[in-house]
Amino acid sequence: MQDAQQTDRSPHDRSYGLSGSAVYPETVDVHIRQLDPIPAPRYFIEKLPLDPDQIQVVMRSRQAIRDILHGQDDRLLVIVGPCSIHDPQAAMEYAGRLSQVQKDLEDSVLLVMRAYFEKPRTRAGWKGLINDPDLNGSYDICKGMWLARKTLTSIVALGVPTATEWLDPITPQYFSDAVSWGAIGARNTESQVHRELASGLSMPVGFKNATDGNVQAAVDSCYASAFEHRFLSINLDGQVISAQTKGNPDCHLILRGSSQGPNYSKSAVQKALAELQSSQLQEHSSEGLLIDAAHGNSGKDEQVEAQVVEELAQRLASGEKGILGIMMESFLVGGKQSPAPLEELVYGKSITDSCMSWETTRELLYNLADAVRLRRLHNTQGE
Ligand SMILES: O=C[C@H](O)[C@H](O)COP(=O)(O)O
Ligand SMILES: C=C(OP(=O)(O)O)C(=O)O
Repeated sequence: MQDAQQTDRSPHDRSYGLSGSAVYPETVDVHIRQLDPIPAPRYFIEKLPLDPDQIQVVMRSRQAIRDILHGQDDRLLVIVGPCSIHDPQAAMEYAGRLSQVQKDLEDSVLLVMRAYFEKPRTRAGWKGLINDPDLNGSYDICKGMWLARKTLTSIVALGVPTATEWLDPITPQYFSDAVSWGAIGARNTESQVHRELASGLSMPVGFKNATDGNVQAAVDSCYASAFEHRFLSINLDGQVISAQTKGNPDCHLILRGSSQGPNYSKSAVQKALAELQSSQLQEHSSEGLLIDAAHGNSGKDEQVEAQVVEELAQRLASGEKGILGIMMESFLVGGKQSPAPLEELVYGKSITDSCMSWETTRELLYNLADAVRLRRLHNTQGE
């Protein structure tokens, strides 16, 4: 980090590294207060590399997720963990607990830990560990990026695969090598920039329905991201590049409810599956969809969220098809608290959306695993 900070330039340097007298005119930066360079992605990757074992964890879990999405693996994908990570130590404790449960339930669920470092806000609020790691408005993005990569690689070192929301299109260059599953959130599901990004990402990517309940926007995203794109980006050295992607065949839909209410009912799932089927995605399409039990499906209430997961478990147990995975927001302690400097916070409790407690989560994970075993029985009996 020392090295990283030494590369900072004066905030008033308007030459942008241009040679000679080339200086940007006064028509720009009208609303810019300060521009602080941070090291390019390669610096972070070289300082915090993945070792061969960690690479295997990422590669194997990405393939297992693909297999679930394409009907080659009948386990349930469960994306579970805090709404956001604000305290790497608590996140590591959570990851340790998850890895124990994964060992028990390996035959029926694939657990992938939510490791969310960027939060899209409806209006205003703390925007995540990368943006403000000290939780005090000092916005040390360089430190935040370092902590995010360090936390991710440490979680992977425990053998736990990670999931994150891709919010800023530059961020993936800093740590996508350590991520097994990505989401494009409800607020960005119709964004061309995010569809282009997803088309080049190396992991399966889920698109959430929009905050107003529009499912078609996310279906269109799965379609658009399956094709190749060319767009502006940066490379590992931070140079601006014209990127050419191949298209991502593993994009899928996530039903997360909306301002109109929940959309996890059997009929909502059937309707969404029909939309997916008519989207001409047959070639790449997944065998179903994921349901986010939090957000609009629970009204951000962790007790309702637990009931939603229970209901989904019952439906899986009765043989319902099309639900490939479930997302749950959960942390060590249930509920949520207002953001504040770390020493003032309750350890292991969310500072964004309400999360289910570890005890509730653990019980639900075992219930989901039982439900998947029963679903398996239904499927073999139906053959
Ligand atoms: O998942 C987290 C939140 O739902 C999302 O960031 C929006 O939060 P907000 O509506 O509190 O801004
Ligand atoms: C912000 C999130 O979800 P959504 O995009 O559904 O609001 C999230 O999962 O953290």
